[in-house]
Amino acid sequence: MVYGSLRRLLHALSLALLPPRCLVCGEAGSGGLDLCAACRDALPVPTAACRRCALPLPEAGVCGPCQRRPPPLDEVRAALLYAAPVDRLLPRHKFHRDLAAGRLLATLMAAAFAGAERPQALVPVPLHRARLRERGYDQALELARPLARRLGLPLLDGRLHRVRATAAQSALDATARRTNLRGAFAVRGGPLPAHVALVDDVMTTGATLHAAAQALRRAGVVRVDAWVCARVP
Ligand SMILES: O=P(O)(O)OC[C@H]1O[C@H](OP(=O)(O)OP(=O)(O)O)[C@H](O)[C@@H]1O
Repeated sequence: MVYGSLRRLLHALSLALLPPRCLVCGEAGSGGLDLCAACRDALPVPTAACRRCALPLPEAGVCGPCQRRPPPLDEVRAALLYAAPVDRLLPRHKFHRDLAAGRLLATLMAAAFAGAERPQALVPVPLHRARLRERGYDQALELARPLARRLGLPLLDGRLHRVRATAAQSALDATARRTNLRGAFAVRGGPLPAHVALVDDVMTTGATLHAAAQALRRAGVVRVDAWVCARVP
């Protein structure tokens, strides 16, 4: 309670000292966000999408490929599509440690997922410890932490591990992405809740999330969803 009041006070102070500024166009921010109303309205928000892979569809449902070959994810939600300006904000957060961009993206994720069926816990997709050392922070965890706090969900950090140092997916084609991630994750520790949602920054082919979901299922998780900041259409 004291901690909550202190956090609110610090937040009010930081707003007074550093008024929000749009990270996209530099105009004054709106609604306490580092985003102006015009840029918020222009965000690439998915309308209808496949329930199992979040690929945009003309109307909500399950896409052909997911019907033919059901993925290991029960439901995938994407807050945004990976298009301008999200394709600049996410790399700023991931590669340049832009904390304001991370905060903004986590806030947009919380708003987008507030109405989703609630999992019992959020599980961030982990980096391998070598990549974590190199980068200095874990971008999925940096999104998942404020998201869990805003939605009042437990965060299971440190239970899912990347046991192989995989090459960056961004440098590979779709087939190589699947091979790259095969067996890359393992779960450590005791029982996990029956229903969790993985959290990652981007979903492109889904190979990363699928490998992580398979590891969670092997560990006894019954339902695995994924909540990503952006889906590459
Ligand atoms: O859906 P997919 O095709 O698997 O691609 C998405 C993954 O690729 C990116 O990470 P990447 O492995 O490039 O980099 P990182 O390990 O440095 O975070 C991204 O952060 C996702 O985790």
